[in-house]
Amino acid sequence: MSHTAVYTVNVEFGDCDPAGIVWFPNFFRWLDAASRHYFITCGVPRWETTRDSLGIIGTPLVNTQTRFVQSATYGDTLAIHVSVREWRRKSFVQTYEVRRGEALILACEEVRVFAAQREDGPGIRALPVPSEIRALCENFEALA
Ligand SMILES: CC(C)(COP(=O)(O)OP(=O)(O)OC[C@H]1O[C@@H](n2cnc3c(N)ncnc32)[C@H](O)[C@@H]1OP(=O)(O)O)[C@@H](O)C(=O)NCCC(=O)NCCSC(=O)c1ccc(O)cc1
Repeated sequence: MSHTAVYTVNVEFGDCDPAGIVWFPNFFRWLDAASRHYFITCGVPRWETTRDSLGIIGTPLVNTQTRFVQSATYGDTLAIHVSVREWRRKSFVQTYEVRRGEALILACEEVRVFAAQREDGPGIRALPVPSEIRALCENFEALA
């Protein structure tokens, strides 16, 4: 069974647009925080540490698909349920459901990679999914 982590967000007035609904870039900021939270719950160290041990500086996204189902507003408490649906060679598929109680607010599916700094100039390159990180996540999944 796949491990699901839950990241909680309290929506503030400043997260909303003039209509009082959450402005969409804020959802993407929270999804990114939920993505990192997933790895924290699996025991993956901070990216500064993995940079030194594995050369990995983070998990940039290369594709994203989002369904905005219902709006959210200030005062709402949102629970972001995040898991990894599939491990590929250099990429993985991470899925999210943002819920307010039982109500589905947003569903998102992202493809991310484990990135290293390029040696030959600015920018990044994708590394094969590190077996150490995959094992941490899968062992956690096995216990779920
Ligand atoms: C990530 C890249 C360096 C990868 O390029 P390369 O190193 O040449 O690798 P590849 O082209 O082989 O692609 C690597 C994998 O990604 C997959 N990939 C690449 N593009 C796609 C798309 N669009 N869809 C699905 N899969 C993709 C590809 O299939 C490879 O996976 P496997 O099939 O599993 O092997 C390059 O695509 C790139 O620079 N893209 C732009 C990335 C970017 O700017 N993202 C947004 C900003 S960064 C960010 O938001 C962030 C969030 C969190 C963090 O911790 C760090 C950064």
